[in-house]
Amino acid sequence: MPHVSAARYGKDNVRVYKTDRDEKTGVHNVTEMVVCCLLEGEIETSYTVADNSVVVATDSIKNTIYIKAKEHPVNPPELYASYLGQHFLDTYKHISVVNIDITVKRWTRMVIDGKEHPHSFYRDGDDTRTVEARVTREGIKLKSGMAGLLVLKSTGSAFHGFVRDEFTTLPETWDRILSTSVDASWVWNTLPSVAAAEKQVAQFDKAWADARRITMKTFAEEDSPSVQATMYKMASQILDAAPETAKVLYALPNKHYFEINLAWHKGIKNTGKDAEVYAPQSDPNGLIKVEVSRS
Ligand SMILES: O=c1[nH]c(=O)c2[nH]c(=O)[nH]c2[nH]1
Repeated sequence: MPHVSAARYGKDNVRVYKTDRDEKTGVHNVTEMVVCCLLEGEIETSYTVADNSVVVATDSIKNTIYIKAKEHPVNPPELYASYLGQHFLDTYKHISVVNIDITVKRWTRMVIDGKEHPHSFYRDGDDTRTVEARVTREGIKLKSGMAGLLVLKSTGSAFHGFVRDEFTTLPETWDRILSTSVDASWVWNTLPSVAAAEKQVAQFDKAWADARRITMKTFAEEDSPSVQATMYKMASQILDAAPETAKVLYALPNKHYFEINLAWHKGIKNTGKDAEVYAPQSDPNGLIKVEVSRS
């Protein structure tokens, strides 16, 4: 007989928005996120013998996402994920794992005539803040991150000394364009409880701000010898900045900008040190990943 060796189910792409109002000052804070919540546990019979008595409907899971967003703070997302996961464990004995993915979109406060506006915001970038939570009765495993931060530097990047064999056509370069879309994440030491997550609220926000700052500062200021070396530097600094984390992961596509030889037109010089007009490539791209752990 075949058996169910792994299963999880729930609601994906649940879009949630929340306004937090400070009644005294009239200042609003807004949060928009997309939530995925998948349950694991003693649910095999729902697959093998159509036993729906073990199924919390995905529609109810969606409703729970809304209700928990009303009852609790949704910031930081690590804490909201902990509340949401714990709810299912507290409510259903047969549920043993709650997997929650959260993607938070940017709504940045407008500055009008030099003053922060109390309730108006704009989308200043497509990068997101992310959380992956695995909530169990043994503890809460959290991976926080940032995704889709598109960056480019027009110099200060080189790539030479790599393997040359019969398949190599790429010339060595001491000055190239470097562009990537940053996906970075950091894995927290397992938390024993929601109360422990509540205590760590400031660290969650600080780690995200530090990771974004470290990523941009290193990208901008370093003379990059390769994507590999640059991402290792970034990851090491995040480990230093966030002592409660165990490892940091980066995944960086290398978005290529090709030089164009325009010599066919009146001998125009547009390569090497004369390169100004380039052809951005959408594909293929390099893809370079690393996981850096604390020694
Ligand atoms: O920084 C880089 N790392 C590579 O591994 C690589 N490979 C390549 O073709 N270009 C680059 N650039």
